[in-house]
This record gives sequence, C-alpha cells and structure tokens, in this order.
Amino acid sequence: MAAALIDGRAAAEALRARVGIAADFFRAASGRAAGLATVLVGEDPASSVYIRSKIKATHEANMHGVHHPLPADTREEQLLALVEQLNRDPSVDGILVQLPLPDQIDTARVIAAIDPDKDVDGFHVVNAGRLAVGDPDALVPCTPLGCLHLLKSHLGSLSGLEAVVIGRSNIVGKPMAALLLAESCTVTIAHSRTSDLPEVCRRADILVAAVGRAEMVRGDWIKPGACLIDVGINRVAGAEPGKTRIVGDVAFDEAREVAGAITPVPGGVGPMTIAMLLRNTLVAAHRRANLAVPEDL
Ligand SMILES: Nc1nc(=O)c2c([nH]1)NC[C@@H]1CN(c3ccc(C(=O)N[C@@H](CCC(=O)O)C(=O)O)cc3)C=[N+]21
Repeated sequence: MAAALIDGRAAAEALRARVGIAADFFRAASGRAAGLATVLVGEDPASSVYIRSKIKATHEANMHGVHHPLPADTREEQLLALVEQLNRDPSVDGILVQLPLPDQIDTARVIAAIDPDKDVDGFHVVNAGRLAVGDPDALVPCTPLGCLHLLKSHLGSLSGLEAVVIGRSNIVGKPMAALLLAESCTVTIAHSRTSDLPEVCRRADILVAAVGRAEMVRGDWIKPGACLIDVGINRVAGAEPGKTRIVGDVAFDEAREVAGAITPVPGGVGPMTIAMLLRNTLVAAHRRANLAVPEDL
C-alpha cells in the first residue's frame, strides 16, 4: 500500500490561521501588532522569493512586517548596526537575517548580535543552549519545529520510537535531534561519514532527511511503515530542456511504496517553516509584553 501523504501546506495553513487569531488577541491585549523585521543582503533570486513569501504571510497573520533590503556589498559593521537598531526598537519582536550572507560578512558574528529573545530563527547560541537543556524559553529553529509538528500530528506520541536524522547542521539536524530526544525518541544523527548509512536508516521508525542531496535516500533504506520527513529542497533539471523542478532528499516514488507516511517536496516541510516563523514571532511578542503565550501555538 502506498504511504500516506503528510500535507504540509494544509498543516501550515491551519497553523497560520491559529496564529492570525492569536495575533489579533495580542494586538487587543498589548495595544500594538506583533512585529517581524526581515533583513536581506543582496539580491539572490531564491532568497528574494522566500523573503517575499515570509512578509506576505506576516501581513496575512495580522502582524506587522518591515523588510530591510541591503545592497550585496554591505559591510559587516553596517549590518551589525542595523541589528543593534532592531534590537532596541520596541515595535520589533522578531528579527530574521536571511542566510546565506555574502562572503565579506561573518555570519556567526551577526547571529550573535541578535537579541536572543528576538531571535525567531532560533540560531543564537543562547537559544541552541536553551533547547539543549530543555529550557521552555528557547526559540526553536523553524524548520525542525515544523517537522516535529508534522510528526506529532501524524503519529501522536513519539515516545520510544527509533528516530534517525540524516544531517548535522546547526539549523536543522542538531535542533531536530534535540526535539526528538525531548519527545523521548531514541535518536541517531547520521551524516556524510556515517558507515553503512542505508543500514542505519533501515532501523528508523522516524527518518528525517536534511542533507541537501537530491533523492539520496532510496526505497530500500526505509523500514516498512516508517514516517519520512523530507527537508531537502534541491533544484534539478526538469523534463523539458531549460526547465527545472524541485525534489527532496528522498527518492519519493520508491519511498512511497515502503513508508507508512511521507512529506512531499514541495508542499511538505517548506510551508511549515514559514508558519513556524510567524508562530515564533508571536511567541516572542507575548514574552516581551509579559503576556501568557496561548496554549495551542
Ligand atoms: N535566516 C533564515 N531563516 C530561514 O528560515 C531561511 C533562511 N534564512 N534562508 C533560506 C532558507 C530556506 N527557507 C525556506 C522556507 C520556506 C520554503 C517553502 O515554503 N518551500 C515551498 C516552496 C518550494 C519552492 O517551490 O521553491 C515548499 O517546499 O513547498 C522553502 C525554504 C527558509 N530559510
């Protein structure tokens, strides 16, 4: 039997609707809209598309979004000065500096400059540390948070399940592993040096692929009935010359024959990332205003 499709678009829409309602309550309770500031250095076309959809989603969710586009040759000090200004701005609850940044800018320095309580990407070491020790004040990176939401909505309790995360980035793999551990999974982090990766994957009840290599995870790597979360967004040549299409890190057609459930690409994890950015912004806004964070966010 073919795997169930986990519809990230529908889940993201539902979450965004809840965030929109909560954002209205926030506005009534605090007297101001929750605010997200986005920063994009340069004009990478893919980044511009993502940023545009983030800002549109912010407005649709009854929040205030301000975008700060900077030229590609912006110096690190100029970007740090903008971050400082946004840290001080009381109308700004969340700061998102779109990555990757150009080579003349030290990404770690920029992330370190963001007020951890406005760090809605969850990339600051303070938030990574809070997540690692189970501090509920952590702002958690949006992509793994979206993956966890999809997993829990499909499986319910994750307790005792074998989870394998392929990829050890600070943005996805490591925080994903921390979240699964907090849900009482038995967690393995696999990566490019893992020996016999297919065999490691075959023990996974939950397999999260976040490697950035098109269709790397094959059908015979998958335990029958497993729940597959595909974080990959890889642009490959399309059927017609000159056209491209997007595929995940999982060979979808093969995996679908074996897995119990799978997220499609596009329409899986990607839309959840944006919904969780709005959620994190609203969570940050409530904390900054000393208001209780709504239960169902
Ligand atoms: N500071 C920072 N935070 C980020 O969260 C961040 C970033 N920088 N840099 C770039 C990546 C990428 N990213 C995506 C968000 C949504 C989709 C998304 O919605 N994808 C759709 C459409 C895919 C498509 O057609 O291009 C989907 O998967 O269905 C994809 C990718 C956030 N990122």
